[in-house]
Amino acid sequence: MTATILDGKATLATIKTELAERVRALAERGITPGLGTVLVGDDPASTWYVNAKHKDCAEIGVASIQRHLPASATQAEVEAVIDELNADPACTGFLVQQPTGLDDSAILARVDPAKDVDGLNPVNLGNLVLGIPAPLPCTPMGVVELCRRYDIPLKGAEVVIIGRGITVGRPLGLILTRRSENATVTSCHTGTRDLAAHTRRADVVVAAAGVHNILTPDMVKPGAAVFDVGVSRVAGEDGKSRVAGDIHPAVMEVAGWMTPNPGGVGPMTRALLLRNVVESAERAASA
Ligand SMILES: Nc1nc(=O)c2c([nH]1)NC[C@@H]1CN(c3ccc(C(=O)N[C@@H](CCC(=O)O)C(=O)O)cc3)C=[N+]21
Repeated sequence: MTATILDGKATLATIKTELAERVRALAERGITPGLGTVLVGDDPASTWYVNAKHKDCAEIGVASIQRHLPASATQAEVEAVIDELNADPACTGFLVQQPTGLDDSAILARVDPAKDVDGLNPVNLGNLVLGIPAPLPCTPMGVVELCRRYDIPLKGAEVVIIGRGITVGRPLGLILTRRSENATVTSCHTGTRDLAAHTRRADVVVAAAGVHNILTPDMVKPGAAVFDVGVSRVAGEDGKSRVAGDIHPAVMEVAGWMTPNPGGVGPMTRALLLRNVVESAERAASA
């Protein structure tokens, strides 16, 4: 057997077409959604991600507001930019690209929860715990969206999440245990005694540990759906570094569904960011 590819790139394109329609409807009411990004420093990967997000926005009619601060920027300087974007009516949603090298928790907390298109502000994470509708984190929702579009059953499914980080593992567990998803979730992490014993029982495995090839074929139940959220960099054959994931390529032979990496969860993160941007503008319009 070889797994069905969960094509994040193609799904991003489909979601863009759907969102462009909603942006047109907002334009008829005189509203243009605007995504703000704050980039601190010149890390090449962060620069690429931020540019990709603005390119996505341009394609669907969302305006861009870009703030670039030097690597030497202080916490107070970043917070001043956040205050400015919180107050700017043209900016309907924004994010501060992580990591900044500064106090990222304080940065997330300073963003107006209504403009928090990352869904990582403490108020919005609290709303997720409480079951109150609010913007949801983009990468976890990207995984859920792929399950919906490829008919991967979640109700009653055994889901193993490897990693408990704030941006993926922790919120994904909260999302999948909602009544609307109704999955049974096991959270695995560095304290897990026998990772393979858990993953072998799973219908769905989400690898979000940031450990290259942490999931190997012997750890996967035949037919399971596997999601590779890892973004490590390894040396390629040409000596240049390339993106490499948490899932060993040979898992393809065992799994029922698998995300390529790149081309899987990464583009879905951008798709769900766009959806959060459009939805924050829709909410602001009806407030
Ligand atoms: N405030 C904040 N919000 C974020 O959403 C955020 C962040 N900080 N910091 C860094 C991570 C990482 N992230 C990615 C987005 C898109 C791809 C993506 O589109 N990747 C492509 C290309 C990968 C490549 O070739 O470099 C792919 O997987 O096909 C990957 C990773 C968003 N992040």
